Amino acid sequence: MDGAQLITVYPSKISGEIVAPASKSSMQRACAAAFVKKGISIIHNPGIANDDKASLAVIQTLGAIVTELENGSLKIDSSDISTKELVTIDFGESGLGSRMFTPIAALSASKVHITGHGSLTTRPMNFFDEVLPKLEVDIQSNEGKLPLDIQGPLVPHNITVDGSLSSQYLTGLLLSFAAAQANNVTIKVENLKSKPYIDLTLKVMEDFQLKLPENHNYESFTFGTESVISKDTIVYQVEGDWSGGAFLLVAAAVGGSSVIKGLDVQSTQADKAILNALQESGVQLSIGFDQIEITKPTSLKPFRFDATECPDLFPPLVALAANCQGDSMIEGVTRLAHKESDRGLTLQEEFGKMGIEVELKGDVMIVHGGTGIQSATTTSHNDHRIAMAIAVAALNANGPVAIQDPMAVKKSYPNFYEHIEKLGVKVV
Ligand SMILES: O=C(O)C1=C[C@@H](OP(=O)(O)O)[C@@H](O)[C@H](O)C1
Ligand SMILES: C=C(OP(=O)(O)O)C(=O)O
Repeated sequence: MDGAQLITVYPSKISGEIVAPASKSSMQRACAAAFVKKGISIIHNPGIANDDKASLAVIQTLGAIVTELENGSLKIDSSDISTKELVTIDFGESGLGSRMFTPIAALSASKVHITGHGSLTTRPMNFFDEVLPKLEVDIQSNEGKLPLDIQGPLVPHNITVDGSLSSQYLTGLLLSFAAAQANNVTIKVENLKSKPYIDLTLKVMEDFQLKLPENHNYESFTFGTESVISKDTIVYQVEGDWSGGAFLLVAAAVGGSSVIKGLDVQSTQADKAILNALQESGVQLSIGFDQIEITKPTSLKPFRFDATECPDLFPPLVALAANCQGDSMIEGVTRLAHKESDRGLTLQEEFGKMGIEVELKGDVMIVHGGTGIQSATTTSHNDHRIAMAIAVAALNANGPVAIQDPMAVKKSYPNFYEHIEKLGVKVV
């Protein structure tokens, strides 16, 4: 399956048990936090997705030593940010990686060349053109896109930034300010979106004993005057992934029943909100300490859900809504324009091929469910979450659904097809 150009998912029933993959949001933050922490960090349950690999490669290029331990955990030994002249760091297709590590790499006094490929080369980076010079960093971008050439060292100052496009830039600023021991400095943020991702950033910073800012209602973050330097070895467990797990939960909700393990309901991950939509559509959930049992009801009710703060839930929510008896409304469409694809449009196009009408009305998406899912040939648009959403919709189609460019899933969930096969899905 690894290099497949096309796979076909057959209508199937879901049963059995599966462990959710490692969260790339948790894993990539752990790489960044271990890098700026200095000293030794042990990372349990490390992620193996392409975005995780990109972040690991970046911290090694910047000077960290990463060793795989016998039990599969990683040891990260980080000293000071490397002072090699003109380092190139490549983020592959990772939005988070590029936006989080750019201010961190700017802590170095040497020149850093920042690249990526695929969809990442078309995603906006102009935030940095505006913000980095205010922090004493020289930057040249390709008209607000990658590649970037930067030269620091970054110096924390009071600053006001725009949080409306993405929270990922703020995640990078928070980590870099903490690494630079920002002293009596405030980052003001206007119109921050994807707020729970900032909770995850702050949680990881706390877990790695980094200097923590005070969060004033997601409008400003103030670093105090104390200096925080911990020499402890950090042991961090990468969280199970609610974003990938959402596809497993929806697969069970529309296709039978299953037990999903490894998802922590106490997590700060934005996408655990999938549970609310499932509940609203009448899915039976039994939430235990380390597992969620989920059973398809006799009929799924349409739901209304605001995904402004958890935009990655749109694809699994559309797969759910396609199976609901009536029109579901999902708010937050404007958050989707700059992901791996323009997801409002790609969901409309690909679900349209399967006979599901998806209407886009400003910030609202209306999914006309219950009309029957048709056999079709679709494409992922090289977007991992579009591929996974189509695969889940295929479970109740009236025939096989082919997906072109299916291996886009490697970006966040390389074992996705193996996992759904384990739950009983026929994938060829
Ligand atoms: O910080 C993170 O781990 C992420 C933040 C979100 O992006 P935005 O803040 O751009 O919405 C999300 O869509 C992305 O997949 C991962
Ligand atoms: C948008 C995503 O990731 P990123 O922005 O980190 O590339 C995603 O995983 O859906």
